[in-house]
Amino acid sequence: MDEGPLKNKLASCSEKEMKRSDWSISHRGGGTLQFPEHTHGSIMAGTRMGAGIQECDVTFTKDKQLVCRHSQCDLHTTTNVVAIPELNAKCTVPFKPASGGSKATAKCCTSDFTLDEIKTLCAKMDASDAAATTPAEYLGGTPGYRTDLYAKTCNRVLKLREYIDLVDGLGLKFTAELKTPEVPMPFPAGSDYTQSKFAQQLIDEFKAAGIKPQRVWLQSFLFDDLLYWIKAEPSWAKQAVLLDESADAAVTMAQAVANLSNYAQAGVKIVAPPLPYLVTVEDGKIVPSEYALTAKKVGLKIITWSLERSGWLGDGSGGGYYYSSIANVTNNEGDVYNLLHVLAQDHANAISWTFPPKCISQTPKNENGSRIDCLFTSTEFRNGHGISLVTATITASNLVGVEAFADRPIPLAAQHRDSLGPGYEIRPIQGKGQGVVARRRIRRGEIIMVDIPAVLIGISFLADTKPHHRRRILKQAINQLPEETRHKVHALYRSSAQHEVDAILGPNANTIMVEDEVHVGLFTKAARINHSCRPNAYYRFSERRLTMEVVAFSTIEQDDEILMSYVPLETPTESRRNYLKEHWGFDCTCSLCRGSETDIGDSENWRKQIKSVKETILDAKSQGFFPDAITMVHDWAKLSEWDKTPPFMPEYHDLLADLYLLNGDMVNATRYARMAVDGWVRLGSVDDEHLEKARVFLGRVDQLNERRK
Ligand SMILES: C[S@@+](CC[C@H](N)C(=O)[O-])C[C@H]1O[C@@H](n2cnc3c(N)ncnc32)[C@H](O)[C@@H]1O
Repeated sequence: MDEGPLKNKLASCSEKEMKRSDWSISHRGGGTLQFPEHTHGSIMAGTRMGAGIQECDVTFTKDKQLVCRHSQCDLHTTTNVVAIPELNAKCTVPFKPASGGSKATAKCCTSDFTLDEIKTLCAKMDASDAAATTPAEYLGGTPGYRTDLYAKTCNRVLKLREYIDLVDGLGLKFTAELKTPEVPMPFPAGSDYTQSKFAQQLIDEFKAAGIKPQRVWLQSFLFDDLLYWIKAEPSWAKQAVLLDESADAAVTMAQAVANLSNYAQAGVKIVAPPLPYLVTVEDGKIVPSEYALTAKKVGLKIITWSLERSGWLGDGSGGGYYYSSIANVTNNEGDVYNLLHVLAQDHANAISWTFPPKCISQTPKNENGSRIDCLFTSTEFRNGHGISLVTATITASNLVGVEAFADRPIPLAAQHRDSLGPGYEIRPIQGKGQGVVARRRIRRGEIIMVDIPAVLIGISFLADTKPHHRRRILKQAINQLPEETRHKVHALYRSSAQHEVDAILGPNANTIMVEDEVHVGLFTKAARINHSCRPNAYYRFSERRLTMEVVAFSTIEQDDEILMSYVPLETPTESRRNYLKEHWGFDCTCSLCRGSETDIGDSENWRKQIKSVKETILDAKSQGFFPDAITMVHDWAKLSEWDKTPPFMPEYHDLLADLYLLNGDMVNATRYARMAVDGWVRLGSVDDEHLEKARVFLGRVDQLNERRK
């Protein structure tokens, strides 16, 4: 990849775990560079790589069962069908060897076989050898940048329903393409299996599996299929996708662009052109094309395809079809990221900010080059609560990419919690101003409060901007919020500083990590929680949902004050006292600041031990000392129980499950993986990413158990 800020930024992430995102849609199951497509293996590989949405291309068998195949007639290149003589004989065109200069041929369609017959096939990498003189040779031809390694065991072709159950079990979303039939419809001629029956059958299978339309993106290249769904199944058509490759052959690009407004008027919401339709080159740079700009103008959302399909980009080919509109700036493998970056940047504008972003360019300080910080305000955020972000454009773009701004239905356990009403109230507390008090008994590990930021500010902006400039932008950030939220922010003002914004943010903001940068967030409810050195609560922050959740360390009785520690628990007493005085403006009076020397000494000692055990666990894990790490995890739990700051249970069970698996102890790995899934389900966090990860992990453990039987 060419040297530059993008390469530096990407390199800084190279060792990180993949994060699941709806911005990443698996193609043909996901792991298709290595795994036979549309199989259990490729879906699991796509899931591990972070796909939030999984694809099944849907076609039908001779007995009208729906199966996942990239095209109706690709069985000869994606399975071993030609090597099974009695099935090869049933192909539309049975295998014919290469001879006398003519290539080997075959054409085998799903509609040539019953589902039972298809289920006897083994999927393979999509390839064939045109010079083959035997069926076995014809199965070869996999390009060198892919591998047949995972096609050595038999992966079965998936039924649509099997795909639905698998993806549902993983907690992911679906995209199902109604593959344009390669046989005349109705099939067979004269029957009642028409194109609209096929289009309806696809939806019916999702309905039968109990899947909600919001989790499914239907796709088709046929405008008529979209029109059918819009009329017959409007709730499923809301996010149906019209695939568009018309400018490849049918019409000119100008006509394809002109057609976009017709689609929008007909009720289509999303178009999906291939990558080259969306970008062009201006002054040597990749920029959005006329097609992309027009689609946005007429209100269409865009999904595109397919990032993983090209061969080498650096072999002089300019990247082939998918890079055809940017071929003159495509010459190495890293250009895939340059293309993706342009699409991602464009994405930041996909959300309609309530005010035009106000940007401040920072001077370049390090090898990451210059960054632009902007003030972005959305008054729509979370049902009109609103948010002002003051951060780098790339951070805003990435947050949009992971749908942090999208309103999603809250998980069932959270709905149950909400139905009980808030477990706390805000009231005056002697000597502390306001505080948060339990209205009922709160269980250990329960989420007490869910809060979202009114203002979120990147630390670089705070560090690099001149004070008067910084205050002006932050004042504007607050003023642009909806009235109710603005009032809540102003209510946090205490005349402890000369400037109003400083007096609001200084004693009320929390630090959180967003996109690997420290940010300062103003949470108007959580800002009412007072400090204790022996807290009964702590917070966790979800970047993906931009939400803070305050969790109970221990059982909290009705009328007890809810308290968090403003400093890391292991901070020595002297530093804690000074920090609270200097930064928060109060004298620490809690038992660990004012208690007896022995009490303070004991506690400091424990907390130091807890910190050191936690660090040693990570060290032991990274060096492969798994039994030691397991022993220390149990020690850590005991020590923190004594300190009344027990580990967060689902996370603790995740860690143990992982360590036991690494140590080859399947019984305990399974036990803790189950406990982790149960724990995450019961917690009812608004961010279900951990739950999904725990489910994927349990799925992997179950699969390993199955193989060992
Ligand atoms: C995040 S606010 C907490 C809510 C605040 N009490 C209020 O009235 O909005 C932090 C401020 O609360 C006060 N505070 C928090 N914990 C305290 C404690 N343990 N003792 C005395 N004052 C405290 C300090 O004035 C501190 O700057």
